[in-house]
Amino acid sequence: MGIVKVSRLVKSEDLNHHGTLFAGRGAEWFVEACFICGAKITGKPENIVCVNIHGLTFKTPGNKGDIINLETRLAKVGRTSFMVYGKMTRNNSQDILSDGFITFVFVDENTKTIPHGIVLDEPIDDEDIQIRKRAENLN
Ligand SMILES: CCCCCCCCCCCCCCCC(=O)SCCNC(=O)CCNC(=O)[C@H](O)C(C)(C)COP(=O)(O)OP(=O)(O)OC[C@H]1O[C@@H](n2cnc3c(N)ncnc32)[C@H](O)[C@@H]1OP(=O)(O)O
Repeated sequence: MGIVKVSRLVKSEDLNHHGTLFAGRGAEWFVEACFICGAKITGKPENIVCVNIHGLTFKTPGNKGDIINLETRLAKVGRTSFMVYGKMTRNNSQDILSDGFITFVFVDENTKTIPHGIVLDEPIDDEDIQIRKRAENLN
């Protein structure tokens, strides 16, 4: 499956009272990006619900005019649940502004959990290995 990338531009309406990227907006972009990753993996966006946002951490502020790059990838799979890792960087830098994990659950039209059938491929790089270790240590 690999990495799913989306970008957003920080605009005036995305700022907080400090004039930096509002955490709520960053969290919204984070959830949306991880959801897109899950939707692409399963091909069934209508069956995915979010149950847990794990340790979303803001390490560095974003500023007006920054292009925020969100990179997401599958980190762990269960029977009906799967976990996506997401990280935010800005512009052409690799420094992480924010990162975290989201657990999604696959459900039917009555919100009953159902198996998703997703298989975790071999890690694609060293970062994948580290992310999967972090995912295993979350609850
Ligand atoms: C037509 C196209 C539409 C497109 C659309 C576009 C929309 C573009 C907007 C984009 C934005 C994003 C969209 C996000 C999608 C939402 O916004 S979803 C809305 C927010 N979420 C919810 O409302 C979910 C509410 N929760 C629930 O209904 C129930 O918790 C659930 C999901 C049915 C699960 O019920 P449950 O009794 O906990 O189930 P249970 O069998 O115990 O556990 C199921 C699995 O979940 C795991 N689990 C349960 N709780 C947790 C937890 N707290 N932490 C971790 N794992 C857990 C279990 O370990 C188990 O895993 P497996 O071993 O099966 O892998």
